[in-house]
Amino acid sequence: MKKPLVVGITGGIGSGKTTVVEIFKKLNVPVYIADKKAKSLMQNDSNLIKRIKKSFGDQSYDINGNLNSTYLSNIVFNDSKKLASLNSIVHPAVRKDFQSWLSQQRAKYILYESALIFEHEQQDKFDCIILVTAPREVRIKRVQKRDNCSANDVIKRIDNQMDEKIKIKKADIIIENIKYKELSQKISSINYKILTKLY
Ligand SMILES: CC(C)(COP(=O)(O)OP(=O)(O)OC[C@H]1O[C@@H](n2cnc3c(N)ncnc32)[C@H](O)[C@@H]1O)[C@@H](O)C(=O)NCCC(=O)NCCS
Ligand SMILES: Nc1ncnc2c1ncn2[C@@H]1O[C@H](COP(=O)(O)OP(=O)(O)OP(=O)(O)O)[C@@H](O)[C@H]1O
Repeated sequence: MKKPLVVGITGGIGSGKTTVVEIFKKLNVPVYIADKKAKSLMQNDSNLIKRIKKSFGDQSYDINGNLNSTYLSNIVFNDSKKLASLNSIVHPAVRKDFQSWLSQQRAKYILYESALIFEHEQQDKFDCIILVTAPREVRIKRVQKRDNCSANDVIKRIDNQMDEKIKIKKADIIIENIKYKELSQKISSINYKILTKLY
């Protein structure tokens, strides 16, 4: 059995990665959502929990043992050194979990969704990379509406991500996500291109 092609799908906050992968899922493409998996490991992996508490304090978890994302976000998105430290704790655990998931996949290709593929210089680990794009102002408005947060909260994350213009130069396939109605058609054509390795 041939190994699946490993396709990365990335894009800045609010670009619409999750919206796009939901459509790929309907085409039976297996999807690994790294940001979500990172959260679940931070919630359940006792070794990670210990290291996060040691670096960021016991308040990183509430009295019921739930990850306190608001507390951690306030620390890391205001201090890039602390963000790098959190990334260096969480990221290896996600990589390991992904390799184990990948070894069980039998599809022709799989998608690995993460906001931070280029930021973490992971691009060489993929056969091809899809970038989801949308104008900055649109992304800010979408996330404000989705997460009920301030524009400033979104901007702080954008400031910790690579500029979209640089990512466009590095990616193999671009999905401009403005009109939702156009996504299905774009995605089914990309699905065909990947299956026939025409990207
Ligand atoms: C700080 C945390 C707890 C905040 O949680 P919160 O629920 O508010 O955000 P969530 O994880 O759902 O991420 C939402 C979006 O924020 C942006 N974002 C998240 N982590 C990062 C980061 N390390 N750097 C820049 N942007 C980020 C992304 O666009 C992401 O899609 C969380 O984001 C986190 O633990 N991040 C570090 C772990 C990590 O690097 N994950 C990436 C997968 S390896
Ligand atoms: N084309 C679109 N038209 C209108 N709303 C959209 C469109 N695409 C996505 N959205 C909405 O914008 C918000 C952000 O989209 P989504 O969660 O898919 O982005 P994301 O890139 O995964 O974000 P994050 O980096 O925060 O995880 C969601 O509420 C989603 O429903």
